[in-house]
Amino acid sequence: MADIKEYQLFIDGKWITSTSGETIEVVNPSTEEIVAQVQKGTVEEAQMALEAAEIAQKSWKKLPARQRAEMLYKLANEIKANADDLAELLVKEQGKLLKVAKMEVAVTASFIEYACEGARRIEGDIIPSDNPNEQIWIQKIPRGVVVAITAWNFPLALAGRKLGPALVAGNTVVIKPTSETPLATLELGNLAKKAGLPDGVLNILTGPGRAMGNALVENPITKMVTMTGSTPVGQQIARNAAQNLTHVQLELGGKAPFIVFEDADIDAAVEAALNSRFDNCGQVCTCNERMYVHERIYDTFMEKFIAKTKALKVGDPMLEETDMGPKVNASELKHMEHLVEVSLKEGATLATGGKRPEGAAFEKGYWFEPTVLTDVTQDMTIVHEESFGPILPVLKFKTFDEVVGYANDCEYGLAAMVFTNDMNTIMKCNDELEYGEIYVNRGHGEQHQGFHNGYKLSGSGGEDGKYGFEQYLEKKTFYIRHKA
Ligand SMILES: NC(=O)C1=CN([C@@H]2O[C@H](COP(=O)(O)OP(=O)(O)OC[C@H]3O[C@@H](n4cnc5c(N)ncnc54)[C@H](OP(=O)(O)O)[C@@H]3O)[C@@H](O)[C@H]2O)C=CC1
Ligand SMILES: O=C(O)[C@@H](O)[C@@H]1OC[C@H](O)[C@H]1O
Repeated sequence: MADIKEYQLFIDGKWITSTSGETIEVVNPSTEEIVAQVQKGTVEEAQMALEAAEIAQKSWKKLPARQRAEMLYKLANEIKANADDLAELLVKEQGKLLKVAKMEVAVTASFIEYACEGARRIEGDIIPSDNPNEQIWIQKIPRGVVVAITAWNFPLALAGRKLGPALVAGNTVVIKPTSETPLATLELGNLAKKAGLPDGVLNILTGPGRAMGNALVENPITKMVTMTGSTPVGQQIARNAAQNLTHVQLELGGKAPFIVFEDADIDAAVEAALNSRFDNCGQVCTCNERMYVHERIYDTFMEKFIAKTKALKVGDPMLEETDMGPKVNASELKHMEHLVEVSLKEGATLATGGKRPEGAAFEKGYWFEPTVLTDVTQDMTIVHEESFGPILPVLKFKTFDEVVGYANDCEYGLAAMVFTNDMNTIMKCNDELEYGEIYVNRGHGEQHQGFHNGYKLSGSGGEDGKYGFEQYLEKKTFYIRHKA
């Protein structure tokens, strides 16, 4: 077995081994081989990291934002300079395609660079008072120590998405990556040192979400928690943060509807529907989780869509020709098998896929075929429960009101995708779809300057863009009176 690297905790600019004496194994989803071990950090080490961040923040916040940004630009450059190694780590720990991993590394750097552009836009207000000889100043100031908790699907990009704005705004950060895919995120410790970030500005801890996560969230040193992950965990974090009224920003689950109206460009819709479902093995929060096709174009659309789904190549994520890798772990794979079983019991028809692929290449690893379910009805489990994997239920619809009703019949409200060329339909979708992010005539995929914002159980606060940056700032108001 190849030598297994043991990673350490990154606290106050130093790599340390946990006093727990225990480690967590990181498994390659394509082979089920152990690729590394990370520290099972303790509650005491969470306290150490928070204290280091608190001390470092006192001087970090006093630096001009431009100087902070200069260091983060260097971090982004270090990420780009190590793109190949980081991408290979992402493939090993998450099973994503190498070409997608390379994009994730580039996106991580660009998240940080986008935040740096905001260094000279931390603007406050000067407001005339109702009182004579008086002004009102509203100043934007950093919150303090930010805890960032990330999911396993884009671990490095999610880290960059959070540490970029947090640090440019003058906060310091303690990141706890998911235990599933912590490796690329841990490498940021070495790159931060190379970029010249002062000790304690960025800290990286690994450890079980519940114990380590709770310790970080409940600590009064923590002034903000930004988390990406599942809705149940996000709700737990919100409850735990409430005891100190800590500011919380949550990016959680989704169940995006993909609506194809009668006048849609069918070929464009087929391509977008395919990519928006099977990208990253369906493990993207904005994925096409359920598709509604107008009855008049259903047969034509589905003939094209199913043919393209069957043509997708599942296999070694390192190979250029591969279209889809494995699910991230065994329990996620079991969840796929469960959802298909329940769907068939409830009356759905399996149009393609539905099981582990056959062949020697798939005996080890968490593989699942791209799956399409038809004869689906709105009341079925698969229409409401997030799959976060390569399973797509498809339904027909007749009218606008019917499909908008179906789309909004959901406890989530993150993303929706709509294909139509009718401006009136587009405007009505904009008005009536209860989703924070709506993609019209294109598949999913946020941009940094937008606003990634989940309604309902998809989150709270939002991320990216100028509104996401604002989350990392507190406001301080001065009433200044002078002699007449
Ligand atoms: N809206 C969005 O932008 C996105 C949403 N997601 C959602 O994330 C989910 C998949 O990611 P997954 O990692 O499984 O999500 P989880 O919610 O299981 O875990 C997310 C993070 O929370 C940590 N955690 C677990 N329990 C606690 C706790 N009590 N307190 C603090 N932290 C805790 C986990 O640590 P550990 O792993 O060590 O337990 C992990 O780092 C899906 O529902 C998907 O929809 C994913 C990406 C983007
Ligand atoms: O978190 C997700 O699943 C998406 O927001 C994804 O994460 C980083 C990429 O830029 C987004 O597509």
